[in-house]
Amino acid sequence: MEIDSVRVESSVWIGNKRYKALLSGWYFSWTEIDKRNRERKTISVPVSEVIGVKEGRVEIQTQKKVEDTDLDFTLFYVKRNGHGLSWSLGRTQFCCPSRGVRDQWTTQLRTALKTHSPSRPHRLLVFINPFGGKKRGKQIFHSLVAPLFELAGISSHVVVTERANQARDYILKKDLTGFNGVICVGGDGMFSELLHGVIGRTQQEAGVSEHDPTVMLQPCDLHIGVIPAGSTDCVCFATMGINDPVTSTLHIIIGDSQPLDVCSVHYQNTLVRYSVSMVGYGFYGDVLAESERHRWMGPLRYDYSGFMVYLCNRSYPGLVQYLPADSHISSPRDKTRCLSGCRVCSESKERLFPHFDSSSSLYSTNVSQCNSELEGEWVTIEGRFKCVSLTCMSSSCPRSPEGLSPSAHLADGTADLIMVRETNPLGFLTFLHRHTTKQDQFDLPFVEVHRVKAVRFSLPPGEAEEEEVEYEKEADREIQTSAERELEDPEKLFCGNIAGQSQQHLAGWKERGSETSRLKRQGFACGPCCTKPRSVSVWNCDGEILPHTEISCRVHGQLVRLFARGIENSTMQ
Ligand SMILES: CCCCCCCCCCCCC/C=C/[C@@H](O)[C@H](COP(=O)(O)O)NC(=O)CCCCC
Ligand SMILES: Nc1ncnc2c1ncn2[C@@H]1O[C@H](COP(=O)(O)OP(=O)(O)O)[C@@H](O)[C@H]1O
Ligand SMILES: [Ca+2]
Repeated sequence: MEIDSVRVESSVWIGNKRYKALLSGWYFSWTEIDKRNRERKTISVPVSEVIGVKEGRVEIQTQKKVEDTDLDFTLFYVKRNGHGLSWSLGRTQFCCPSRGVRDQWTTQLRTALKTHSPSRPHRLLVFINPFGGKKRGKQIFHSLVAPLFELAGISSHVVVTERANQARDYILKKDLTGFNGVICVGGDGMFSELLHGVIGRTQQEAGVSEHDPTVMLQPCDLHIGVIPAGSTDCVCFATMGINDPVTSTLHIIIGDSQPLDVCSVHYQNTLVRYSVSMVGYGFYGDVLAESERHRWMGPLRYDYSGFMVYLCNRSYPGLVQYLPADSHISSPRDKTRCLSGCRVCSESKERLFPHFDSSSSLYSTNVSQCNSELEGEWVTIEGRFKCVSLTCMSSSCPRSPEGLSPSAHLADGTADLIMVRETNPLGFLTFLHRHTTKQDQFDLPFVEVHRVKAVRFSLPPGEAEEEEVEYEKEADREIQTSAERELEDPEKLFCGNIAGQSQQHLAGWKERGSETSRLKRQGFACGPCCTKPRSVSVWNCDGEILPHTEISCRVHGQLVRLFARGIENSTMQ
């Protein structure tokens, strides 16, 4: 074996073929050597994508040793499948000429791993929502995720949630010393809990008031990982290009880091929620409100509710004001894609954090800096809308592979505001249908889209206040009875499978049931609602109904970090 400061090289065998193994710089490679000593095919793996190195011949999942000889070691690494966005665990067993060479290889590879991959997590806090999506969260974690964490030497503390907001409260209140990241196994709602926990905790520790709509929030260090097991899985899909638990796990293990813009939603001087994917009024709000009544259908509830709400053919009056982003940098119709290593996003960092001190990794919460992000001419648009949506990223998901705004950026400090004016049912269907194809959904006369830094929404003067009050009284009566129905009929909530569920689980759903019912006060009214015209919709904020109509939204560039790397350009694979 030859070792110098930059290269390690030796002969090895894979099966009965001889190879030259080489560790050089950032790569480990092995090249087949034929009987005439000529070099053949080379396989090369970046050290940063090595998952683990084990002595002996080792199985992939169980780590059970098949045959433990002194000469063998097994390398586990990221393997790209098909178009390259789906990752699986690659495994190759190497046989060395002597035990000494084998030990040298395992030592050298482990050292290289530490040097070239310093930001890998060692300890993770994992929250599993056992009821998200198709209710496979626990199974997904234990069968697909945990064995990979174990292989990579990552220890995890697992909390199976028993109620809504448990994960958020845990992150806000408990001691998180030693954890390098928080992971959710669930959908966008579960991700949102972690998002609120991580942002809230970071602001508490930095002494920043989240309620002040003009404040510059402190960016969060604790990374968030998403193992998709939900209904929409938009956050996962839009940051990885796929919703696959194994791919997500491998991104977490290798410590990938993707900054993400976050939109804060305020009502007057109170923080209502944060959003990363969609803050949507009109159609998307109505779909969510309707879908909450059919949660027992699982992910299909959105398709069913989408159809029902479409038939209602509603539109709503509104006054939209927005602060445009710099159109010289990018635009929602420039036909570009935010891909891994995106130039627009990386160049945004300096603009977003002009006072970043790289020596201390501290961000200044300088007020004038924050105000400069809010400077500019506000634009006002009044009208009747089928929907008004704001999205910080493309919001692509399996239902809409290109997303709500295909050219939006994950981390440029802007969001795209999409306004769909009142139109005929066929026109709106065309708009919706284009979300499922590659056709441009903005190329329609009743649709406008703007890249923005902030948005305010209000009801036109005199339009709705009275009706809203009347409507709320009606809503209260409906909610009271529907909440009672739900709680009396928990079987419906559990999709007809309550056998073996603990009282605690039931209590968890009761809390969610009542919370949802409370929030449904403005939004319950689809389905039977169609008999009553109404002029106010609800806001869907990453799958939660907001309790206010008149809101203001502001984008906080690169506020959180995910264990992801953005969507890799599949043509380059
Ligand atoms: C004729 C075909 C119509 C298809 C329309 C497709 C449009 C899809 C746009 C999807 C945007 C998704 C934005 C993300 C929203 C999620 O945060 C939210 C909660 O997800 P989860 O916690 O996993 O339940 N999901 C939704 O609000 C569902 C919207 C579905 C609208 C049809
Ligand atoms: N044990 C639990 N019981 C009830 N609700 C829960 C529980 N754990 C999490 N939740 C809530 O369930 C909501 C939906 O979860 P999510 O994982 O996003 O699934 P889905 O994608 O199917 O909506 C989240 O908003 C979360 O707050
Ligand atoms: Ca953005």
